Amino acid sequence: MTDHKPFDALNIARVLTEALPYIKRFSGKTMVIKYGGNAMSDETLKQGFARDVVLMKLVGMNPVIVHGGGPQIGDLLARIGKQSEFVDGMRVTDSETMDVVEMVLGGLVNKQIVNMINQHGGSAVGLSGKDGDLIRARKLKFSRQSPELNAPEIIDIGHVGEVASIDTSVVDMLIHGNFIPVIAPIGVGDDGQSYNINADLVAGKLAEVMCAEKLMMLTNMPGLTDTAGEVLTGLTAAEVDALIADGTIHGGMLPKIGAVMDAVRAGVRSAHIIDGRVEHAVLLEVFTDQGVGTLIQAGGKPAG
Ligand SMILES: Nc1ncnc2c1ncn2[C@@H]1O[C@H](COP(=O)(O)OP(=O)(O)O)[C@@H](O)[C@H]1O
Ligand SMILES: CC(=O)N[C@@H](CCC(=O)OP(=O)(O)O)C(=O)O
Repeated sequence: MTDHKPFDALNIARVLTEALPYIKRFSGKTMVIKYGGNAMSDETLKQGFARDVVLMKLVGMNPVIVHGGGPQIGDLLARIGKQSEFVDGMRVTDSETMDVVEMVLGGLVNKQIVNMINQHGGSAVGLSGKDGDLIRARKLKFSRQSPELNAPEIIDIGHVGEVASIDTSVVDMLIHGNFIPVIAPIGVGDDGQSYNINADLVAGKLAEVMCAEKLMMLTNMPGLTDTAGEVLTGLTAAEVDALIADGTIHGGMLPKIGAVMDAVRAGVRSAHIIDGRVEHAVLLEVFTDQGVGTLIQAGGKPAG
């Protein structure tokens, strides 16, 4: 017999009652979760994440994981004596770096996540964008404001791609077979070349193409923050543009917020930038009234 104290039992009952409407509402819905490399920092957190994903699947939702691994790529590059270089959150990727990206994302990180989910009772299958022709890429024409010219300039950052198209056949098949797809953000060009795509861009586009109910971006910040560190939420597109223009949003947050805005404009019901350093952040977002982190919806209104 379990010996919960009456207080604990009540608390547990309250938590389950609060979760019930969300389980009903989201059953059968696709939830795209971007698992950022910075959120994979701690073993307990990683195990908690895997458990959350398995629970979502067990109660009838369709979680689809897109993962990053920027810090993990950086570690291996450093071990072979190569320094990481980023421009506006995008890794400058020469041929040697591309090989490392493919090894770390498609090999190490992808299989670690698959293994973690499976250890917790789920059935995960790892894919890169090459499998089943999932992600077609094209070379990113990278434009940034030149401080010298004080005008936009196009610069070459190597084998960095953007999503040209997504064919979800293989992902749909896995979902129907009750598997949890885990996707590494590598695409292939019409020329047969591999492209390194920022995982935020893949997650946003996949959420759009799959008409996802939610796009959740797990990172190492409490959400999108202002210069005082306060979490911002319910922003309009115009407010986001202003935060980019004044530099409040910079670096790795630039591709993230760009992907989120594109996804909600294209019909994803809500997007969330949440703190992967908080234990069970995904569960808190999906199953509680309060949610966590930054919520972005088309029009900027908070969830009703
Ligand atoms: N306004 C902002 N709010 C929160 N984070 C920001 C902001 N502007 C820049 N950042 C940076 O974006 C980073 C998250 O992006 P990134 O490093 O690519 O992480 P991830 O691996 O989760 O994708 C944060 O660590 C933070 O340094
Ligand atoms: C072009 C580009 O920047 N690609 C990323 C892909 C991994 C990624 O997005 O990882 P995080 O989500 O952990 O940042 C990179 O090479 O780091």
